[in-house]
Amino acid sequence: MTTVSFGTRLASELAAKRHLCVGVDPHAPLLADWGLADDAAGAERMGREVVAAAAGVAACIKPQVAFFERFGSAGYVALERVLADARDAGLLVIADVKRGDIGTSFAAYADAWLRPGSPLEADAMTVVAYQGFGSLSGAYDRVRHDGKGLFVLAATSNPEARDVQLARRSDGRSVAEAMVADAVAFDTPGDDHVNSIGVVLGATLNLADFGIDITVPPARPALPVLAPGFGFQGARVENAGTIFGGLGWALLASESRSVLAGGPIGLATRVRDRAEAVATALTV
Ligand SMILES: O=c1ccn([C@@H]2O[C@H](COP(=O)(O)O)[C@@H](O)[C@H]2O)c(=O)[nH]1
Repeated sequence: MTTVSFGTRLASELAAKRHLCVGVDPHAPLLADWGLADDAAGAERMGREVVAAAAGVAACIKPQVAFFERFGSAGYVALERVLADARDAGLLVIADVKRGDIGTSFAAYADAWLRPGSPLEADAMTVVAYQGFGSLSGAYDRVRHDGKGLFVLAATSNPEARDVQLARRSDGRSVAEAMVADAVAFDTPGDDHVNSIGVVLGATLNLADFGIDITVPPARPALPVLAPGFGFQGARVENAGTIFGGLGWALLASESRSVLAGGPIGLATRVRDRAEAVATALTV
């Protein structure tokens, strides 16, 4: 059977104007807001409600694994059930795990999160290349042969990241700029429209500060950009086109707390409103 690349699957979502990525972040105060206990069962319930609200409306969900991991093995079981629901609903899943390490250790992370049939199988995961972009090579087979994707942290939405991500490398480029260039250069067979390796760029940032040029027309295959920072952190999806310019073509605008706050009643409407707002912002 021929495997369809992650980039190709993502391209179908984007072609249908689905650019929203709903974060699944079962914070204790949010669980209380939902009338749920701060335990694995509460996290599972929230996750499964998000899947139901996002299916067919959002491009993907992004479980923040930390909020499940805090419940130990019960949290992982809860997350497995959320992932299974998302698969059944046809939603792409980006596991926000921010993993990074060398060689075989990183390959083991890829095995956990990207291997077909793994209990924690997702479509893509967030990764950290602090040990060099090449340290991610243990996942390349998952990307090239199993239809999986990676999102490499480049310029993150939190202000304290600037010291590291704005630092200049020996070739004069910022660390963030070089992460973007390395992701763009990654080649996956079958990625005609969208690359299978993308980057995380915060919506709260002025990307030009990092040497990231948003004025250029989208390349093909386009670089997927996972963009947290909308909603609670201050950026507005209505401004997504202005913030990301030419990178907007393959943008996944991520919101967690601002969509989850308010509980399950009205969740589907909040998801739909955000999905429409970001689609409109990237069309005009
Ligand atoms: O640069 C980054 C990278 C990841 N995140 C994660 O995204 C969500 C944001 O949640 P909100 O409630 O929408 O603020 C959260 O899981 C972060 O760990 C990020 O914010 N910035």
